[in-house]
Amino acid sequence: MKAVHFGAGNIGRGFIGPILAESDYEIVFVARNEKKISLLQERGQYPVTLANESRDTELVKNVTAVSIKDVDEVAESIAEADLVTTAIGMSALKDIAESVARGIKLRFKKKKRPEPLHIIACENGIGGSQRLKKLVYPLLKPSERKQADELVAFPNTMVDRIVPIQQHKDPLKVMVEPFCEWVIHKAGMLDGFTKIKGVRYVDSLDPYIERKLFTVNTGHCAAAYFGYLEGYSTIQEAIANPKVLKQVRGVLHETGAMLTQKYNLDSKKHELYIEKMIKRFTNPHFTDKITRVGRSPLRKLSPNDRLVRPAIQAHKMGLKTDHLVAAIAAALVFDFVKDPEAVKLQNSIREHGIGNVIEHHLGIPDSHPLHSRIADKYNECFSSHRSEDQPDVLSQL
Ligand SMILES: NC(=O)C1=CN([C@@H]2O[C@H](COP(=O)(O)OP(=O)(O)OC[C@H]3O[C@@H](n4cnc5c(N)ncnc54)[C@H](O)[C@@H]3O)[C@@H](O)[C@H]2O)C=CC1
Ligand SMILES: O=P(O)(O)OC[C@H]1O[C@](O)(CO)[C@@H](O)[C@@H]1O
Repeated sequence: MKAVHFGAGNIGRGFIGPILAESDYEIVFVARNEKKISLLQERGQYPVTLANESRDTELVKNVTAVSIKDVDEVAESIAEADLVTTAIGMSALKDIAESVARGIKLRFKKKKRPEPLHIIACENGIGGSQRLKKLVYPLLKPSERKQADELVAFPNTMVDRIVPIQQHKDPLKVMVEPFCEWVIHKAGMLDGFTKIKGVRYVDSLDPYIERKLFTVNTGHCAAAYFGYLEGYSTIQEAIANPKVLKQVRGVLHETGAMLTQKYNLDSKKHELYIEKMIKRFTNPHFTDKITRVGRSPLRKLSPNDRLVRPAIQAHKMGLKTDHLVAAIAAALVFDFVKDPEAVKLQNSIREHGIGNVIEHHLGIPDSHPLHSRIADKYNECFSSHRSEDQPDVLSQL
């Protein structure tokens, strides 16, 4: 079987690659980095090392790569594939829609009876594959859309594995945490699909995606933003500070109360899940930069993402949101100059004011009680972030 995977980055090589290889897929990475493309083509394999005591390493074999710029070859690969996956970032899906559409068109043109094709966007966030479908469909003709309705599926998914920024001599090598989880919405698959080993197919994806996004991702980015305010540079250092850890736990108990009520979860089991996720953040076998985990604050502060969505939902259910409000405020202060979204966010706050950004970017109208609470907390965080003596914002909660 053949898979085409967009993005030869950390999740592509470190998570999707090994899982698909385990199910005997040959993988064609569609990539941008010329060096990685030629190395993948030359070697046809690369090493994945687990961040554990013994540094267990496996080789992912039967791989190659094509350049995203080589539009004909990308389309050709998609025309012949059984599966297309992506891990390029939710906001980059619009950039590959044209390539995916070309591949689908060619597939239909080349074969009288094309095989079914699954296209799965393995991005952090809700509804990634369906978002890609919405970008691809307008590029197809009505007759192609009709055929795609029968033969091409875009099942939503949840992927979970922490893969930090890599610093090895070998540009293909990737170190990953041992834990991983991949869940796919079963109803989104075409009849008679072949299962990928290690993937769980579920009838309802919402509880899985929300539990993961509002625990792993909310907790991780909260650690990053609180840690950034305290002047740390890695997640490991930040979490080692009991104040930061207490804040992160506080955030996760708030999202946990919301998730437990919404999905009727067992609260004791969820408590164990929270602690297991926090333990993953502290993995001593790698270091994870705060600026990676906090990257793209505009995306992370958008209405459907890991901070605002659980806060709105918890508030609606009459649950506590103090720690979520503090995490949102800390995210609004994140001003790392090498992060284009952080720069845009800070410019926007400067230009339009914090109230306007909360209303128009976070999607929280100023009539909503969370609006003023976030604004007040932001002002508190902002002045302490700026002041020379750095008063202890976190302990004020
Ligand atoms: N790193 C992690 O721990 C996790 C990341 N994710 C998600 O996986 C996705 C990728 O994240 P990472 O692998 O960490 O990022 P990364 O930056 O390591 O990899 C992204 C790759 O996509 C490529 N890319 C970007 N735009 C592209 C385009 N238009 N066409 C082709 N390639 C393009 C980049 O060159 C890069 O190689 C994101 O959506 C992220 O939220 C999900 C779970 C865990
Ligand atoms: O910033 P992104 O792309 O959402 O990815 C970073 C996130 O991915 C993870 O590494 C795994 O989901 C999280 O721990 C982290 O919050």
